[in-house]
Amino acid sequence: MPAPATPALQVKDLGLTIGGATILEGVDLEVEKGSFVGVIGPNGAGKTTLFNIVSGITRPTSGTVLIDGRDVTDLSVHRRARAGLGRTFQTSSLFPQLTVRENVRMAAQVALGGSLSPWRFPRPDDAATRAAEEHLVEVGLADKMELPSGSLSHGDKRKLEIAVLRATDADVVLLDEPMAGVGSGDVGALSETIREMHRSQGSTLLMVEHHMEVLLGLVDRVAVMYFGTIIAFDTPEAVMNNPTVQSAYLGTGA
Ligand SMILES: Nc1ncnc2c1ncn2[C@@H]1O[C@H](COP(=O)(O)OP(=O)(O)OP(=O)(O)O)[C@@H](O)[C@H]1O
Repeated sequence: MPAPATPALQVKDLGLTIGGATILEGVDLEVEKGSFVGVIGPNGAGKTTLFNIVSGITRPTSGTVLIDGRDVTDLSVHRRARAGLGRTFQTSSLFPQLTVRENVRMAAQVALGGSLSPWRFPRPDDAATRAAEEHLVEVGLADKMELPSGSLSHGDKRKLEIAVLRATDADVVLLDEPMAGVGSGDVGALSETIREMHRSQGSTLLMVEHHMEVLLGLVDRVAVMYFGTIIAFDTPEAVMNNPTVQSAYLGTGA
């Protein structure tokens, strides 16, 4: 029998205590390579804290984080990025004065083995510029490449963040509320962009998103968090029909 494939991401018995308060406790999660996992739960359940621990912003009190089988629990944010982890934030992490193209070009330049230098004058035919332009076409920002990213609408900034993520070529991508603040007219296009990123890049995605309809339409599996623990991890349908989830999270059922 072939050995089971190494999961793209594993968290084992993760715990976080701050000032005597238990924020996370006994969190276990195994995410298969190439899968798309949604993380849901009421406000304050620990979703962002989990993402902060996986991406290295917050150190857990106990437990381990493995990316592609490698223990990264003690690695910095930067070294985890090198190990193949990418992430978006609830608030924008773009460089507002730089153009839309330049924001993506810098990420592409790093992914192609170069340094992170916004000052290097780009040639229009260099590989990073070409890659940036391709990603901007994919997310629907082809006609806005010359604009400063700070001048974009909220929905366009979120599309730009997806283009930046695509350019980093990360294996495991954490999306923290990509639809937050996005107008209803932009939600469909942005979720298509995310679906396409997953399909074409073969990356493993985890997404926290309060927009339940969007989340359930995109993901293969859903992890439900409640008071710092994971109370269910299953297909969207099974999770929605799970009586524990219904009573704990949705406030209905058993
Ligand atoms: N640095 C901190 N110090 C103290 N408490 C914290 C800290 N970070 C998070 N918390 C608490 O931990 C709990 C989980 O917060 P977290 O932001 O992870 O929840 P969440 O599920 O992402 O919520 P939301 O859906 O509102 O974004 C909350 O009660 C929060 O107040």
